[in-house]
Amino acid sequence: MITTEDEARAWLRALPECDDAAMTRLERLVDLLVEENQRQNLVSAGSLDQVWLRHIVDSAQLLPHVPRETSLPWMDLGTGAGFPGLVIAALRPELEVLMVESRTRRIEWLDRARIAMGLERSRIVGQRLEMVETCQVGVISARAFAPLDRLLTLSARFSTSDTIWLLPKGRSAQQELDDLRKWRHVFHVEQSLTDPQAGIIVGNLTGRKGKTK
Ligand SMILES: C[S@@+](CC[C@H](N)C(=O)[O-])C[C@H]1O[C@@H](n2cnc3c(N)ncnc32)[C@H](O)[C@@H]1O
Repeated sequence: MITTEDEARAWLRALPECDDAAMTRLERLVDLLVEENQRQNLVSAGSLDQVWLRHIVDSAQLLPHVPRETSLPWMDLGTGAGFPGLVIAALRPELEVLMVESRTRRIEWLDRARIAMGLERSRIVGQRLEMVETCQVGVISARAFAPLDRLLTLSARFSTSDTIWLLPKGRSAQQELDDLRKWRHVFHVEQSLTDPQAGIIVGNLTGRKGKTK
């Protein structure tokens, strides 16, 4: 378990995707987030004391579940403050990361941050997910977006049989999966590295085992 800011940064530096340029992009994100959080309530003020643990690594821990050769777009639902979408894009800048967000001020923030971080391949999709044109993506992520059954109903149309789903669900992960009627068998819960009580729901709609860490 990663528990301190030093451990969080050390864990990141050990990721194969985290070269000096990626670390610079992430540091830029942290600076911008701290500044913007004084203007709009993006994340709880208390969480900024542990921003590397609570937001950066909490997002980056999804990456080891995705094969590095994946080249189809990564779609992040309800990116809000930038998590996990901007972190994934900072670490995999060659990927097209589509960040879906409906609130105007958050859309503006995400696009400012994306540009400042030099993320040319990524895109902010500034509309409600329900209105987004159907396309096929390689990965679907969503942190604190919607209850699992609603999330799956809203976004299954973007999934192929190979699409990897990565859904950080906090403490409710196992319960939400247990409550799910359809598709329950294709997902499993992975332990979060940043919170001993939290889980990440992982899977694809065929139930094939994906990459494990
Ligand atoms: C609780 S926040 C989580 C933000 C971010 N994923 C995080 O973990 O910090 C949920 C975000 O989803 C956005 N959202 C909610 N419903 C949406 C929808 N139907 N389409 C697009 N965005 C939506 C909200 O505007 C909000 O920014």
